[in-house]
Amino acid sequence: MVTTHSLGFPRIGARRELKFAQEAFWKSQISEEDLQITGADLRRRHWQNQQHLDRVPVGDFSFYDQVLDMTFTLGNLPERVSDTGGSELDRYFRVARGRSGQESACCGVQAGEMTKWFDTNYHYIVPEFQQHTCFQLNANRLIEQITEARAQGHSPKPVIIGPVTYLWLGKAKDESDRLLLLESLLPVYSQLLDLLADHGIEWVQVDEPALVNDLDADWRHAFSLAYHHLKTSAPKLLVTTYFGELRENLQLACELPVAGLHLDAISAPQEVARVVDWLPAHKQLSLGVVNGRNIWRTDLEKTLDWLEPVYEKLGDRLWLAPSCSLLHVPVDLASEETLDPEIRSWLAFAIQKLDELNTLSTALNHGRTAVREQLAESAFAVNSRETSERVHDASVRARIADISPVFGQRQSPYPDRINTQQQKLGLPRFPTTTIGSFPQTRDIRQTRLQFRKGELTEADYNARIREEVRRCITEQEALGLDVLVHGEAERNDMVEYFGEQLDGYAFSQFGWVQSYGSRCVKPPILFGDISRPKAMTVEWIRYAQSLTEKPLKGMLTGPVTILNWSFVRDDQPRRESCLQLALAIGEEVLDLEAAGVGIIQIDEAALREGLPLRQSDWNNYLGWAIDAFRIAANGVRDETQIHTHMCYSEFNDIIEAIARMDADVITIETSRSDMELLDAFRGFQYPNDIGPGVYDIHSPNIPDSEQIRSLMMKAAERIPAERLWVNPDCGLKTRQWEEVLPALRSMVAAARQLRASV
Ligand SMILES: Nc1nc2c(c(=O)[nH]1)N[C@@H](CNc1ccc(C(=O)N[C@@H](CCC(=O)N[C@@H](CCC(=O)N[C@@H](CCC(=O)O)C(=O)O)C(=O)O)C(=O)O)cc1)CN2
Ligand code: MET
Ligand SMILES: [Zn+2]
Repeated sequence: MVTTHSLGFPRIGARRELKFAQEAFWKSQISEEDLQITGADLRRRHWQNQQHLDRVPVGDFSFYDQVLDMTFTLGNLPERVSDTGGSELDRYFRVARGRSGQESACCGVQAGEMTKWFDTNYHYIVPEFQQHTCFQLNANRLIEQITEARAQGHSPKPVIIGPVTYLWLGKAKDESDRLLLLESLLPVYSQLLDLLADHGIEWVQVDEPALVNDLDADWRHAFSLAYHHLKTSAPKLLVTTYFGELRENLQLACELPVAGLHLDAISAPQEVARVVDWLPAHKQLSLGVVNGRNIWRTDLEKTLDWLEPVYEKLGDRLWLAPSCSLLHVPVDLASEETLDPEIRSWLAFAIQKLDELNTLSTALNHGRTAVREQLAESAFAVNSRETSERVHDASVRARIADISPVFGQRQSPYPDRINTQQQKLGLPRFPTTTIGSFPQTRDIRQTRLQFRKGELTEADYNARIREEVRRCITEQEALGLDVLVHGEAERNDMVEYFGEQLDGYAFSQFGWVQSYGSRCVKPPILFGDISRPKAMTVEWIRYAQSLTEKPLKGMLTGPVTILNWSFVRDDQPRRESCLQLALAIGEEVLDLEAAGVGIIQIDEAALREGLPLRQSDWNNYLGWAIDAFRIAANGVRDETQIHTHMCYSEFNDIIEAIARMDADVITIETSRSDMELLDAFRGFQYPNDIGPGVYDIHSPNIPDSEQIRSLMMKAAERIPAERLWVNPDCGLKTRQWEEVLPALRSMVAAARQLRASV
C-alpha cells in the first residue's frame, strides 16, 4: 500500500479567519486567548480536511511564519526582543512586525528582515545569527499541537525546517560564517527529535529545500555532517526537498542517512527515475505528484501512466504527496460561485488536490477501476481545457510574431533623454516621491465590497474612489512632495486589478493565498492568450493629474510581475505568456503618454523573485523577462520619464540585467539593509537615477528625519547625489494615514536638509 501525506496546509483559513483574528489581536480588539482559540479551530478544521491522508502535518500552522516559529523552537530570538516584556506571543509578533517607540513607554524594536521564500510570493522572517549565537530548545508549540492532533484522532507527522536549510535561510549580522553554527545547532535538533520520540512520534518531516539550490562544497558537506549527527535519533526522518531539481545534489540527497526522501516530481519529473534507482533499498520515497504551486487539475491518468511502474518497483516504500506545502494555493474550490463553470472545471485548490492524491493512491492500491469515475472526470477536464476555444486567440499570436527588437528600444540613450526630461519637469535635487499606493482604508475596501455585492452603483463607486484620489492629492500637496501619485485606491491589488481587466484571465472570489503575516493575495488565473480590450488606468490618472499642477506619475504593473504573481498556464512556456502581457501593458503605456502623463512607473516588484533558483538558468529567464519589460516600457518619447520599482531585491548579481531595462528611474527596497544593497549599484556604476527606499513601510515604526537623512548620506557615498531620489521602500497601502503622514513629513524634511547641505 502507498502512504499518503501532505507537506503542509494553508493556514490562513478558507475565509481568512486567521487574518482577521491576527489583525484584531494587534489592535487589541481580541485577547491572546481568543487568538489561540481561532488558531486551534483552524488546525482542527484543516486536519479534518486532511483526514483521508495516512499522516497529517503538524507544526505547519503558524501565527505569522513557519521560519519564525522555528526560530522560536530553536531559542534563537534576536537579543533586542529578549527583555521587551509581555508574553511569548508578544515577543513573537515583535520580531515579526517590530514595535514603534510610540507604542511603548520604553523604546521601539526593529522588525526582523523579511524576504522571499525561494521563488514564491510567500515571505519569511530571516533568522539572525551572530558568531556566538546559542540555541536552546523550546518545543512547547510542537508538542502541544501533536497532543491536539492525536486527541482529534489523527496520526501526526511533525514538520520542522531542517538544520541546514535553517542556517541557509538566515543571515549573520556580524559577518561571521553562519555555517560554523551547525555544530552548536545540531545538539538542539537531536534534543528535539528525542523529545518527539518520547512523544511516540514515528516520522518527522524535515524540510530541506536548500537542496534544490546551488550549494558549494561547504554547504554540501554540512548536509552529510548534519544527518550523520542526527541519524542516531529515534524518529524516522523524511527529508523533503521541493521547488526544483536536485541536479548535482541528487546523490547527496539520496545518500543522507535518513529513512526517507521527498522529491518534487512536478518540478523535477526527469529525476524521478534516477532517484528510484539511487535510493538505498531501506528508504522510503515520497513523490510530490500533485502541483502545490498552481491551481490546475492534475491529469490523473497521465500521472498514473508513469507512477504505476514506480509503484511496481517500490511497493510499500512509495509515499505520495503534493509537490510542496499547499501554503501556496487557495483552500477550497467549492466556495467559488461566480467562476465561469467551464474554467472552474479545470481547477483544483488545496482540498481538491488532496482528493486527487486520494484518487491516485486508491488507483495504485486497488487498480484504476476502483476510481473509474474520478479518472474519467479528470480526463474530461483536461481534454476540455486542451481543446477550449477560449484559450487560443489567433490575433494575439499574430502580434507576438510581429515583435521586433525596435519595440524595446528608447529613442535616445539615457544621458540625452534625462536632460529633456529634466527641462520639462523642473524637479529639485533629491526629488521626493512615493511608490504609488496610499492607505487602503477599511472604508475603501468596504466600498469595494458593497460595489461587488451590487449595493452600490458603478457611478457611486467611482464617485467615492474619486473622492479618495482627491484626498490623496491634497495630502501630497500639503506634504510638499515633488512627484505625486493618484494613490491606487481603485485597485484591490496591483496584479489582480490588471488581471480583472485583461482578456485571458479569470479570477476567484475566495482564492486567497498568504503572502506574509496577515497579508494575502488573490492571484488571478491566467488561462488563455492575453489581450487588452480597452484602456485600464487612463481615466483615473487623467483625473488625478487634473487636480494638481505638480507632475503626476502614472502607475502600472509590469508584465513580469503580473506573470509571477498570477497562477499561470502550464500549457505554454512562461516566456510566451509574459510577452503577451508585455504587449498589453505596452498599449497602456502609450495610452497614458497620449493622455499627457509625463512620468509612468511600471512596477516590476517580482522580477527578482521569478529568478530561477539555479544560477545556470538565470540568463534564459533574464533574457525574456527584461525583453518583456522593454517591450512594455520603451515605446515612449524621450521626454516621457519611465520609472520602475522593485522590492526586497538583492541586486548584486543581476545588476546588469536591471540596467538593461533602461528605466530612467528605479526605486528599490534598501532601508532594512541599511543601504547595503546599493553596493551593487556602486560596483557596476548603474547609469540611471535611483530612489533607494528610506524607510521600511512593512513596519509600523515611524522614522524621524534624521534617520532618513543619515540613510541618504550613506546612499550618497555610493551614488552621485544628482541621481538620487527620496522615497519610501514600497507602497503605503498596508499602512494607516496616521502613520503615513508623519513618516512622509520626515521624508520631505530630510530631502530639504539634504538640498541645503550636500
Ligand atoms: N499580488 C501581490 N503580491 C505582493 C504584493 C502585492 O502588493 N501584491 N506586495 C508584496 C508584499 N505582499 C503583500 C500582499 C498583500 C498585501 C495586501 O494588502 N493584501 C490585502 C488584500 C488586498 C485585496 O485584494 N483587497 C481586496 C479585498 C479586501 C477585503 O478583504 N475585503 C473584505 C471587506 C473589507 C473589509 O472589511 O476590510 C471582504 O471581502 O470581506 C479589496 O481591496 O477589494 C490584505 O491581505 O488585506 C500587501 C502586501 C509582495 N507580494
Ligand atoms: N505601486 C505599488 C504600490 O505602491 C508597488 C508595490 S510593490 C509590492 O503599492
Ligand atoms: Zn514594492
